[in-house]
This record gives sequence, structure tokens and C-alpha cells, in this order.
Amino acid sequence: MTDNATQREKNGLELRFSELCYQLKSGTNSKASNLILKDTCGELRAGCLTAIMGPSGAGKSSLLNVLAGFKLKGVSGHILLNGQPRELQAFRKMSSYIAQNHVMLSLLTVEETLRVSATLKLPSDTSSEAKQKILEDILDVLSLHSCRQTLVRDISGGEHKRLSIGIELITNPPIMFFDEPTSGLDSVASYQVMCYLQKLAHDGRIVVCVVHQPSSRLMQLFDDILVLAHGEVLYSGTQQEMLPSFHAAGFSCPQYYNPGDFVLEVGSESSNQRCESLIEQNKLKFMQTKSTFKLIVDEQTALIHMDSSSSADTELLRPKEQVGFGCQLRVLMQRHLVTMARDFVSSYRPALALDLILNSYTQIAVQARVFMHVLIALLLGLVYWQIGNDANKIVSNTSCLFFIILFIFSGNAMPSILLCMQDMPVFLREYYNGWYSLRAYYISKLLADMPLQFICPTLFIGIGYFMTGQPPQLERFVMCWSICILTGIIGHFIGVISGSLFKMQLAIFLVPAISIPFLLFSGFFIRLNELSWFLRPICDISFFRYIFEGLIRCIYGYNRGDMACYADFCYYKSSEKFVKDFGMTGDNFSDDLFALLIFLLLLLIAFYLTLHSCIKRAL
Ligand SMILES: Nc1ncnc2c1ncn2[C@@H]1O[C@H](COP(=O)(O)OP(=O)(O)OP(=O)(O)O)[C@@H](O)[C@H]1O
Repeated sequence: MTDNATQREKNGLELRFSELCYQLKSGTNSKASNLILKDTCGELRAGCLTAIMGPSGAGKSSLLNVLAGFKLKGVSGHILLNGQPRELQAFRKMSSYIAQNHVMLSLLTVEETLRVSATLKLPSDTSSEAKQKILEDILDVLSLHSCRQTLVRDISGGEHKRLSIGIELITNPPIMFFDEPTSGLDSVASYQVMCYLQKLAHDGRIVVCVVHQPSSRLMQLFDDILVLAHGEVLYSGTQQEMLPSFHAAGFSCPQYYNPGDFVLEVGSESSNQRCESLIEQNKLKFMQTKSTFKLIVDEQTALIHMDSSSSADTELLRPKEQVGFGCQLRVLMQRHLVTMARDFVSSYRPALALDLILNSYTQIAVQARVFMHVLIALLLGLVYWQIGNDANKIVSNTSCLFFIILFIFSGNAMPSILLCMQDMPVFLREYYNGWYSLRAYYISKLLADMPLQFICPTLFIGIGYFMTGQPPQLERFVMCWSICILTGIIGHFIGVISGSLFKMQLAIFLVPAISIPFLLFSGFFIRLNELSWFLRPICDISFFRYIFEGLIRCIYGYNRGDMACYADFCYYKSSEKFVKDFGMTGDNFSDDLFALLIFLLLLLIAFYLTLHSCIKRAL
């Protein structure tokens, strides 16, 4: 008996699937549908490294997703774990899925990344010594010791892949799925990563990975091969038996030819017509084993059939969190604050293409955001230098107030879209791996984003208010500051919601496209009482109206009295007259504040629903 077989026996895991179909409803025509996987049969064994191979578009990633339990809609067939129907929640707990682009937070070190994973994934009663031991073992096994203190953004592609494996190894899962673990790596790094996978498999795990075009050196590392073409399985079994099987079906591999290239060429025929014999041969092999299934399980219970109408419960797809809500919140807050602080102090680096996507966006979102608020506040102060108490320049001062609103809103909404770019994939991966609950992530996000929402508008209004010569009264400044803070927070949530719901390009277009029309109803461009009657209700739902009204009231309302007039005649010497002409009479600042708080509450609810919908859509 070989070593692998011994391990398999020790572990005893075997994942078999038969008559597995995956049907995709076409987006353009709801009636049309695509059968991505057709009656596929195969087997994955513990102690063996299995490669899923096939030409591009054959359905390799789809099969991996279906087997890992990440795709449920449109899936039908049998998936049996050790002869029993796969129980999804338990299966997700014992398996891990490492995606091709395993996005991680770039401003944590390798060790911190593993530590966060250990704190959230290991049971709460695990001692810190035990956690440290696991962490050290993983650093050892994956040869990550030398870069343990390096930021994730600075490690090499191979180290990145190994770290993504390490994150999943924390819980020592007996089943591991990898989608193209060698993509983007050179042949040496690919071989190195694949050797680690072989090691993990030979330790008794089921390890299955999608590979594109393995070199003959890589091919030697695989124990089992599953060949897919046009959504059908041409072969599933050991590598030793692969070429004889192809030969028996009429496909002979030339001597000295890479078997990987050969099966890929066979699978690349324009249709599977010529490969019918191979497909039938494979089905027959698993038909024989299916009779064994029948003895063990009732066919009805083993059959999965989830069409698009049946809603998949996301809770079924994720293992339960291992630590309590308090610990989840603490770890998430700490992580967020550390990355934000590093983001603020770290300097720009020459951006490589990937670097630009993963790192610079967040830097723009934090570092440049603070810098721009200070710079633009100074510019505003210079342009509108000390005009706040000049009755002759009251119209210019109103424009200054409007500019403040506009800048704080867009200065917070737009960078928040970019922040979602990195946060969302990390959130979805960690949520589906049961690291934390939606509630913990939501609250940590609200709290951890707050410092920036206070710092930026405070810096801006703190500089701008005094340079532009607004009334030097504490109450008025505090009123003005509170409006600015609310404007920033509203902008931030509009940005975050759009960035989470839509692709970045669309979100960047949508935020100004939706908010600019509301500016028309703020009362700045046209007085609200001059609007046609049928347009007036729009003012009630324009948050810019309450922001602008609030600012005008706190600067010119509350018995401010006469302003200084340095010209022969100043029409608006009296601030009351100005407020009255603007149609904003009454010292109802609290009403504006209340309306803005209602808007904020609605946005907070919308943000929660957005996260919920992102979770559902990720299925
Ligand atoms: N959401 C989707 N909408 C439309 N078509 C899809 C979707 N998902 C998969 N497909 C189609 O299903 C087929 C299989 O896709 P899959 O990604 O599984 O192939 P693959 O073998 O992994 O390809 P590659 O090696 O190029 O990544 C492809 O033709 C793809 O276009």
C-alpha cells in the first residue's frame, strides 16, 4: 500500500460527484439558458493532489465553485462526501476555497494577516500560545519567515500565493480548493507553490486545483487528473491511468509529449463529438460506483436541485463564527485603524499596474484626502479672504458657503467609492469563511471610518471659517462645523453605498450624476419659493437644501445684526434682510439638523441593506 493510500485511509475522505449539471440563466433572455456543466462525474480523494484541466471556457472554475459549494443556483446532481450527501454547512466548515485573486489588505504585514485569521477563525478557547504555535508552523511550512514583517503590498507574487494558502491553513481544513494557484507566477514560483500543495495533499487532505497549461515538471506533481472539455468530463482518475484511458478511446499521446498539452489538445476540439467515447468511458466508470452510492444513501435525499427560483440561504453557505461578537468587533476595528494609520503615514511608491489598483487607491482615499482638505481650505481662504463680514460681498460669501458644501460632499463621496474597491472582496471572502458576522463588520465599518469623517471636514472648516472671516462666535462655528460633519458623513455613505453596489466606473459616474440635480433644489441657484409648484416637493428630498439652509441660518440668522459696509451703499447691510430675501426666515437650524439626521439614518439602513445584497449577489 502506498503512503498516499495510507493517509487516505487515515483521513477517510472521498468526494464523489455524478450527473452534476450546472445551468446558467442568460441575462439577456431569461428563457434561454446555458448548460455549463453537463452530467459530470468524478472523484476527489484525500492524500492526492488533483488537477482540473481543460481548455479555456471548459467549465473548470464553474466545477470548482459547484464542488466547493459556492454555486447553488442552477446546480443539480449528486455530490457525496464519503458516500453521504454533502451537508453544505458542515462541508463549508471543513473546506476552504482559495480564489485566483485572493485579495488581502495590503497594509498589514504577513504576520498580522495570519494573526487576524488565527484570532477570528480558531475557537475562542484556543490559548494564545497555541495560536502562536500554529502561526509559526504555517510560516515554517510555507517558508514565509523571511517576510513575516513585510507589508502584504511589498511581498512577491509567490509569497502572496503562499500567504493566501497560509490564511486558509490556520484551521487545518481537510479539503482545499484552489482556482489557478499558479496564475501570474513564473515557472520556478509555480513549481514551488505546487510543491506546497502536493505536501498539503500528501498530509492527507483533498487538494484540488484548477490549472491552465502545466509544464511536464508540474504534471509530475499531480496524483489525479480531471479533464474537462465543453462542460463534460473526459477523464477523472489517477495520472498513471490517464494516457492508457485516452489510448483505449482512440487518442494516443505521441512519445516525449507533455501529457498536459496532449489532453488539452484533445479537449480543444470544436465540439465533444470525437470525444464521445472518452466521455462514455468515464461515465461508465462512475456508473459502476454509483450502484455503491445507492446502497448507502437514498437517492432522493442525495439529489441537489436548486434552480434559480429557490433562494439559497447565505447562512447555509458559511461556517458559524468561531469567536464572539465583541472579539470580532475588536479585531476588525484594530485592523481598520492600523491600516488607516499606515495609509496616512506611508509614502507613495512608483505604482506598478497591480500596485496602483491594490494600494494607491486606498492611499488616495486617506492620505491625499486629508492633504486636499487642507490645501483647498487654504485656497478657499485666500480667494475669499475676510469677506465674511463685508455686506458688499455677501453674494460672494454665499458662493463661498456653497463651495464649502460642494467640496466637503464630493471630497468624501468620491474617495469612499475607491475604498470599496479593496474592502468589498476582502469582506465577502472573510464573511463567507465565517470570520465574522455582517453585524460586526457593519458596526466596525461605521465606527472605524468615523475618525476620517471628523478629521477632514474639521480641518477644512477650521481653516476656511476663520480665513474667510465668518462671525467669530463659538456657537455659530459649532453649528457650521456640525453641518459640515454631517455633509461629509452623508457624502461618505453615498460613496460607500454606490461603490459597493456598482462597478467603480459606474459608481464614479453615478454619484455626481445623481447628486448634481439635487444641488439645483438646494436654494442656491434658484430660491425655493420661485420654483414651479410641481418641483417644490423635490426640495423636501434634497439633502443639499437642508445643508445650505442650515449654513445660511448659522452664518446670517440668529440676530446677527448689521454687517460692516465698506462701500457707499450696501443693499444687504442687514443680515435679516438677506435671510428673508433668500426665503429662509425663521431660526430653524434644529429643523435642518433633524432633517439631515433623518437622511443619515436612511443612509445607514441603506448601507446595511447594500452589504446584505452584496452577500447575496456574490453567490
Ligand atoms: N456568470 C456567467 N455568465 C455568463 N457565462 C458564464 C458565467 N459564468 C461562466 N460562464 C461561461 O461558462 C463557461 C465556463 O466558464 P468557466 O469560467 O468555468 O471556464 P474555465 O474553464 O474556468 O475557463 P478559463 O480557463 O478561461 O478560466 C464559459 O463559456 C463562460 O463564458
